[in-house]
Amino acid sequence: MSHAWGYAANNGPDKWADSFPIANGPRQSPIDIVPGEASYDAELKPLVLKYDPSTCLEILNNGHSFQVTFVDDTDSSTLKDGPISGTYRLKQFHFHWGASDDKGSEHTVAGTKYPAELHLVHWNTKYESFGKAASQPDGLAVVGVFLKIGAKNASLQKLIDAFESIKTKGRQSSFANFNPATLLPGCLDYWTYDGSLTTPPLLESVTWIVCKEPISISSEQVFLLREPVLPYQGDWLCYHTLEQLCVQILSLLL
Ligand SMILES: Cc1ccc(O)c(S)c1
Ligand SMILES: [Zn+2]
Repeated sequence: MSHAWGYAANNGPDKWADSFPIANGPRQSPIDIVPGEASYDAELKPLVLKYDPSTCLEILNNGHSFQVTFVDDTDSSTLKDGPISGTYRLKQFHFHWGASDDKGSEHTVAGTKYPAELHLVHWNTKYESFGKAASQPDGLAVVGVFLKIGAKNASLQKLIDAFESIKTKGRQSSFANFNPATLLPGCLDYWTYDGSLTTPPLLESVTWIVCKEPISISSEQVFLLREPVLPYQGDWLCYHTLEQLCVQILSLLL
């Protein structure tokens, strides 16, 4: 399989090991989180997240998702404490979602899938860059936040409103003064485990910090995440079949 990974039958997750053998590694993500089997660790601290909106740089269509990237040459936007030691800088955040409300999150909770999942990606400043950190076992810390169908999310709407400027794969446009803290739930209680990126290159360098409390996204907003873009786009939304699109339109009309 070429490195054109995706979510279709010929290049989806069950084929990723062909090009990325680490897919069969010992600490692959995502996992099913079973709260009743999680152990309480009194040594764990509350998360300390400090985000400076002025470090927000641009929004990018990378063909698999949309990603908001941040200036990371200072400790202006950081994650500290929680299960990690030292200082991790915010590099980017992105989302994972599915073709219908009953799936889309990477992690599951006692088998339950959420319609989407936010990943806030931070890198360990004991290494000189994100790229160097991404290949180290303690290199990255990703805060995961589940999205559940509910009230319209005003913060998410700011991202959705920017989609018009990144309709084609590889397109990026400036996206300034966005505060990622507005995407966090009120309660920052979390589960944590050592895992990997959930998409290729599947590097086993992630300390996962998955928030127990979800945030909301409205049905209309999640439809806009899935809205088909022009056929020559990347994977983003192109796994969408005409039938799925019709189902979604009908579900909004009924
Ligand atoms: C750095 C990075 C890239 C892609 C991903 O899905 C995740 S989870 C992390
Ligand atoms: Zn991710």
